[in-house]
This record gives sequence, C-alpha cells and structure tokens, in this order.
Amino acid sequence: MRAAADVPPYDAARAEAAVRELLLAVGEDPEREGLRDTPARVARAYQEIFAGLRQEPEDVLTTTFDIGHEEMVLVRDIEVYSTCEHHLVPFHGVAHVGYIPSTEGRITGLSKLARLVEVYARRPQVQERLTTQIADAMVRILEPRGVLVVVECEHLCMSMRGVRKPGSRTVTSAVRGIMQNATTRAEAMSLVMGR
Ligand SMILES: Nc1nc2c(ncn2[C@@H]2O[C@H](COP(=O)(O)OP(=O)(O)OP(=O)(O)O)[C@@H](O)[C@H]2O)c(=O)[nH]1
Ligand SMILES: [Zn+2]
Repeated sequence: MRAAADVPPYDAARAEAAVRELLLAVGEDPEREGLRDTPARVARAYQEIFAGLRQEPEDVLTTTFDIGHEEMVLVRDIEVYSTCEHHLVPFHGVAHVGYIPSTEGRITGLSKLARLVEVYARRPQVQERLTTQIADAMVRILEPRGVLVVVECEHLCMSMRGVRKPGSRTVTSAVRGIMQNATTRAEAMSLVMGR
C-alpha cells in the first residue's frame, strides 16, 4: 500500500481517455450526444471516489480533547460508500466505530471517526482491509485501550452481476486491545446491534 505522499497527482486527462476507450470497447459511440461529456464527467467522479488515496488518517484524526472520558465511545451507522477493487463497482453499507480512550481520556471529535472511514473507503478496496485499516489507524493515532470496528456492506459485484444475490450483506469486524475481552466486546456488540 503506497503512502499518500508517494501517490502521483490525479491524472484527469488519462482517466478521461481511458473512459472513452472503455465506451468504445463495449460498443458505444462516445461522440453521441448523451455520452459526449461522459469521459470528463467520469474522470471528475473518479477523482472524488478515489480521493482517499491522497489522504492519510493523520490528516483527519487531528482534533483530540482531554475531557477525561474513559468509557466506551461508539459511533454507529456511519454510511459507507466504497469501491470493490476486483470489479470497480460500489459496495455500500454502514460502519460502526467504537473505542475505549486511553487512561488520560484522549478522545477525538465524533465527526473525525466518520472522516477516518471516508479516507479508507475512497480507495479501491476490499471490505476486510477497509475494516482493518480503520482499526489500526485508531490504535496508532489515538492510542486507545480498545477499538472495535464493524462494517456491514452490500457488494454490487454480487448483486448486479456474477452470482446475483441482491440483499446479501457482508459483515467484517476488527477488534483491538481490551475490546478483545469477552465482556467488553459483548457490551460493544450490544451497542452496535441495539437499533
Ligand atoms: N473477500 C472479499 N472478496 C470480495 C470483496 N469484494 C469482492 N470480492 C470477491 O472477489 C472475488 C473475485 O473473484 P474472481 O473469481 O476473481 O472474479 P469473478 O469471476 O468476477 O467472480 P464472481 O464475482 O464470482 O463472478 C469474488 O468472489 C467477489 O465476490 C471483498 O471486499 N472482500
Ligand atoms: Zn467486486
């Protein structure tokens, strides 16, 4: 995995040319009225969809407060839109991100947890890596006593093509530190499931 600093600048012209080629390859006419602006439009959309390649978790997990809260903090149902790296089609669903702060009670802004999810979701991904990367970034930056990340997504590569099983959801989790302790983990999971 390349660090953000080593990722070359986004090449919109190259993306545009590639989309035009793709349209030709599937038998479309990229000059017809409805498609004329599509390569440029898709190139702009891809820049947004893959913006996370040029971001590091340190860019977003910045604000930390010492408010002395040492108990579990869990943000549930963070909307996730990511792109399956095998088929370049979306997978989408929710992430639940929880942690138990360090004993000094170092916590981060709640929105920063959602931003962290975005940094890793806006890359070509597999769900397992997305889940692990979120958890490991929290461990590294917040130095909490425990972390739990659960991601539940529907993969369009399984719904709209291939095996064609719309509605199936894949659940992945990553558990670090004292969240691995059975009681703590059970408390966190009951908060995740309690909707
Ligand atoms: N573990 C994992 N697998 C994924 C993820 N996204 C897509 N896949 C799977 O990646 C696999 C790629 O399999 P291949 O056999 O190389 O590709 P394919 O012929 O298009 O496979 P089908 O989707 O079964 O038609 C498929 O089984 C997908 O369901 C993910 O996030 N995690
Ligand atoms: Zn896929």
